[in-house]
Amino acid sequence: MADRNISDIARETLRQLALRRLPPTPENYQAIYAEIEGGPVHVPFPEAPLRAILRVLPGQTPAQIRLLEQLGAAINRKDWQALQSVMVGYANLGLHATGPALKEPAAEPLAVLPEDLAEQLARLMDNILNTLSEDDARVHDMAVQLVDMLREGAAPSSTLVLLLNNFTYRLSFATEEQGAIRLGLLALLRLVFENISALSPNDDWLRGQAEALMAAATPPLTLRRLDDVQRRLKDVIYKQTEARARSAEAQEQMKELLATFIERLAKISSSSDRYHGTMERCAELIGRASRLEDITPVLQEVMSATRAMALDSRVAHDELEALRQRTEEKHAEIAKLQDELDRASALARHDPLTGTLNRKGLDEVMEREIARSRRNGAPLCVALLDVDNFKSINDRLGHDTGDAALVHLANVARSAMRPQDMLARYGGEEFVVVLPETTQAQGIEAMTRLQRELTTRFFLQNNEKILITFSAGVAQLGTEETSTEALRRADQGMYLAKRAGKNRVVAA
Ligand SMILES: Nc1nc2c(ncn2[C@@H]2O[C@H](COP(=O)(O)OP(=O)(O)OP(=O)(O)O)[C@@H](O)[C@H]2O)c(=O)[nH]1
Repeated sequence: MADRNISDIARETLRQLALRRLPPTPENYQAIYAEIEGGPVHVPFPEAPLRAILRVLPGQTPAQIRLLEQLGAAINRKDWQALQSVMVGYANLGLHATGPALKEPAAEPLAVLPEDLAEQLARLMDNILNTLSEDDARVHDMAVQLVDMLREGAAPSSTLVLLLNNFTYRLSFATEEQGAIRLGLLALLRLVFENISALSPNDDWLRGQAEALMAAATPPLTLRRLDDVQRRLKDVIYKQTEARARSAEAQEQMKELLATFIERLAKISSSSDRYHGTMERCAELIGRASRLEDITPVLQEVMSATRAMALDSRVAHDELEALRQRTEEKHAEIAKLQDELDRASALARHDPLTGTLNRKGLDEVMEREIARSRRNGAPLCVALLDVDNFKSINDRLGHDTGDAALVHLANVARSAMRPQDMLARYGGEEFVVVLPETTQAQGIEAMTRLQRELTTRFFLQNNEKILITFSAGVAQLGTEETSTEALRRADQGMYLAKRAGKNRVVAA
């Protein structure tokens, strides 16, 4: 380089600046010039980037403020040594801090807790453990871990403070939820017991009620689930009470009509012993009958006997005809009430809002499909999906729109599914899809297809297009796995899908 003249070096310096895309500052020019000339390389002091760092470093506690002032002075002096010691000091601040509540200057933390204090805390935790249900496994595990650490006496107090802090935070949610669950359960039981005596004792019905109650009381309990069952039971109980009362009344009236009928017929003619005999037998049968089916054939017999008697009185004939008509009306009314009763019973398996299966219906389907899949050796998949950000739909557009969004989702899902797939409402905005003869990969594909379908079939509300998305977990049933276990896995998958940013499907 020594044989180059100054203008060559200057030209090459400018070329290198452009090539390396460096800003043409005096420092950069000087450094590259020295490099080309072959003299000592001068690295410019990075004042601007260091000042940018200084601006963003937090300066809240007195110690942080003091160190930031020292950092500013070191940059002014371009003093690398001073910079290094300030940075080390700043990094050490974090090592002693145990949480945002700790104030500077930090008190010297205790290395380990005094033994008696640790034992008292461990006992307190033992008591909490006894009152905690094991539903929230995370809180339970945290408590067990803390008790062990307190009794071992080796853990640093700073670690214990951190763990206690986390535990108390989670515990506050767990206890709040447990209290609410207890209240929900009690309300549910009261509802069943209050109504049980009002209803006529029917075995099928009682069994249905008991099943619903057992389903509701099966862990894992969630408030949403209790709320759902309570709403459904109220509906069924109300409809059944009403229908049964009206049905009993109609049957009673019909019996009275028939008794009058017989009485009149007996009066019309006393000439035939055979006729009397028939009437007496019919009257006795009707008196004993408790069901409509038992009364109808008797009525027919009475009618034909009456016809055979060739009624001679026109008045009596009209009277009997009127009675027959009223009897038929009652018959029709009872059939209608029976129909209502059947529909009320169907509610025990279906969700009234979306018409999908409810938890009880899902349990029955799962039992059937698991047995079938094991018999045929065919794969069986369950997908659990939860609508994303549903609370904000409710909050922004109202609860009725939220309900309509659920109905829309159920309709789209039904139309996108194969005929053998089954859809159930699992909780508030949670649905389960049961996919027979489906592997996990195919299940994921089916859920992804449903997601695509929802992006093309918008939910329209007052001309506003609302995009409904969901997060889902898909589990294929293991050879020995129960329905509850598979659904729990799918639930975990759904939770991971939420954690990963929602609107996605995760294999569980
Ligand atoms: N309209 C309506 N809302 C319901 C029903 N059941 C539950 N919800 C509401 O659904 C909302 C669920 O809210 P979150 O559990 O916070 O869930 P989210 O807002 O969907 O949030 P992510 O699940 O995290 O995406 C709550 O506000 C419930 O009140 C229902 O039958 N109809």
